[in-house]
Amino acid sequence: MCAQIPRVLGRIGRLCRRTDPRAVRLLVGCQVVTGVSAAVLLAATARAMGPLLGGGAVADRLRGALPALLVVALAAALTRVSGAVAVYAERRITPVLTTATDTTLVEAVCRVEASAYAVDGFSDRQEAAEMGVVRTQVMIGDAQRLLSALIRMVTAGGVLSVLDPLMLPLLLLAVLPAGAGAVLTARVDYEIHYANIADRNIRSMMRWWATTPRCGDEVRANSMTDYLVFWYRTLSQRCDRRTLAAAPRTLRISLFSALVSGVFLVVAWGALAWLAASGRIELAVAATAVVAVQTTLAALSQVVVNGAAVFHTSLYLGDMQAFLDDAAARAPRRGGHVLTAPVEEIRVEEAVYRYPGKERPAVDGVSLTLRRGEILAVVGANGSGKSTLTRLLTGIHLPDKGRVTWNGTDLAGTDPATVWTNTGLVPQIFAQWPLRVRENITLGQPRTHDDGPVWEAVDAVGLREAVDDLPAGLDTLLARDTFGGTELSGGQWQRVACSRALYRRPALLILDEPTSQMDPRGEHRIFERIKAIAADRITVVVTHRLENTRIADHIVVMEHGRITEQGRYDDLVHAGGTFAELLALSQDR
Ligand SMILES: Nc1ncnc2c1ncn2[C@@H]1O[C@H](COP(=O)(O)OP(=O)(O)OP(=O)(O)O)[C@@H](O)[C@H]1O
Repeated sequence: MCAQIPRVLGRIGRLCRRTDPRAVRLLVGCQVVTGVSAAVLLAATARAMGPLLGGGAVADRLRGALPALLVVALAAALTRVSGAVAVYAERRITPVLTTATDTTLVEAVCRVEASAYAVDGFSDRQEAAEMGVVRTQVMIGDAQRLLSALIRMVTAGGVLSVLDPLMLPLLLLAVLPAGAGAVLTARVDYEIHYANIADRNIRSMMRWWATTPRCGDEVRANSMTDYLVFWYRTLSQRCDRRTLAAAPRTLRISLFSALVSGVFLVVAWGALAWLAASGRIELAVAATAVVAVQTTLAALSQVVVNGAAVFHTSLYLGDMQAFLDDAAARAPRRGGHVLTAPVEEIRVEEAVYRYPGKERPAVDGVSLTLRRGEILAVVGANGSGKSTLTRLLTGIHLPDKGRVTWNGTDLAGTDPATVWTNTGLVPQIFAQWPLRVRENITLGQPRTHDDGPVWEAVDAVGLREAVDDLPAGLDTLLARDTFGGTELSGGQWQRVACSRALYRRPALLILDEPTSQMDPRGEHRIFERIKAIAADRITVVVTHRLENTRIADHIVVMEHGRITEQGRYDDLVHAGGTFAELLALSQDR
C-alpha cells in the first residue's frame, strides 16, 4: 500500500491539475498553511508549558504564558480556516473531475468495435470500471485529508523527536499495526467486491427485467414473478455469503492489529512517564510531549483511515484505467479513408465472420454485389446469418476473412464515422428512446428547426394520424416508464424506427424485419415507400414474410452463414429449393 500511495496521489494530483489548476494551487496552499500552523502550535505549546508548570502565583504564570497561548490560539484558528478553504477547493474540483471521468468511460464504451460487446468478461470489467467513477467522488476528499494528516503527523512527529528522539519510533510502532490492519481489511473488501461483480451484474440485469413496466404484462401473465424473485434473492444471498464469509477474516485482522498497537501504545506512554519521573526530561517537555503524542496519534489514525481509503480507491482506479486501456485497444483502427456519397456499389467478397467465443462462423464465405437503385432481400432460417450480414454491409463488424468494399474501398481502411453518415438501419430490436417524438425521428442527425422533413418521414410510415392524436404532437414525450410521458403501441414504435431511418435519406438503407409488428396497411405502406425511394440508394430488406420479397430486384437465401440460393422472386418460386419450400410452408394453413 505504502509503495502505491505516492503513485496514486501523483495520479490524482495530475487529474486535478488538468481539471482546475487554480483550485489545486489553493489546495496545496492550504496544506502548507496546515503544516506550518501545526508546527507553530506545538512550538508555542512547548513555550507556554514553561511558565504554566513553573513556580509562582497562578495569575503570574498565566500572564507569562499569555503570548505563547495567543500564538497557540492563532495557529489553531489558522488550521481551521485552511481546512475550510481546502474543503471549498476540493468541492470545486470533484464534480468536474467526476463528470470528466464518467464521460470518458461512457465514450470509451460507445466507441469500441461492436465485436467487443461479445468478448467474455467485457461487461464485468465495465462494471468494475464504473466503481472507479463512483470512487472519484470521494477520492480528492480522501487524498486531501490524507495529505493534511500526513503533514500534521510529520510536523508533530518532528517536534516530538526534537523533544526526545526516542518517542517517535515508539509512536510509529504504536500506530503502524493499525495501519497494516486497515490496508489488509481494504484488500479483503476489494476481493469481495471483485468476487461479487458477475453476480451483481446479473442481479442488476434481472432487477431491470423483473421491474420494468415494459415486461410487466409478460412477467404477470406468464407467472414469472416467483421465478424472478427466487433468482434475485438467490443471487443476492450468494453475494451476502461471500461478504459474510470474509467477516471473520476482517475481525481477526482488526483484533490482532488493535492488540499489537495497544501494546505498543502502552509501551510509549510508559516510556514517557519513565523519562519524566526519572528526570531525564523536564516536566514542561513531558507535557508538550503528551500534546504532541495526542496530535500525532490523531493524525496517524487519520492517515491510516484515509490512506486505506485512497488505497481502496487506487484499486478501483486501476480497474478503471485497465478497462479504459482495453477499450482504447478495442477502438476501431481502420485507416482514415473518407467515404463520400453517392455510394454506387457495395461488394462483399468471400466474407467470413465469427463472433468471439463461437465455434462456427455466423457468415461463412459470402460474396455479393449491391448496386445503387437495387433492392436486395435476404431470407433464411433463424440464425442463418442474415443480421450478421447486415452488420458486415454497414461496417459495424469487419469480416475476419474476405472484405467489404464501398465504391471499391475496403471498409477496413475507412473511417467508420464517414460510412455511418451514409447508412440508415432499422434493426430487429430497435430502441424506443425516452425522448420526444421529434427527437426519436431526428436522433443521430444535426439539430433542425424545420419540421417539414420530420413530417415527411412521419407520413412515409403512415404515422401522421397517431402523432396528431398525441397530446403535444411531435413534442410529445415518449418516456412513460421514466417521466410519465405517453406510450405508443408496438407497431407505432416500429413505424417510428422506420421513419428514423428514412429521415436520414441514407445511401444504404437496411431494414431488418421492419414490419413484424405492423398491421397490413402499415406494412403495405412501408414497402410501397421503399420501392418509391429505391432509385437513389441501395436497399436491403431482411424478412421472413416471403411475399414481401416480391419488391426485391435480387433475393438471397441464407443457410448456416452461406448463400445457398439466389435470384428473382419468380425464379426462386419455381426453383424447387429452400425458398419455394419456405414459401409453401408460409401458405400451408
Ligand atoms: N452478438 C452476438 N454475439 C454472439 N453470437 C451472435 C451474436 N449475434 C448473432 N450471433 C450468432 O450468430 C449466428 C447468426 O445470427 P444472426 O442474428 O445473424 O441470424 P439471423 O439469420 O439474423 O437470425 P434471425 O432470423 O433469428 O434474426 C447465430 O448462431 C447467433 O447465435
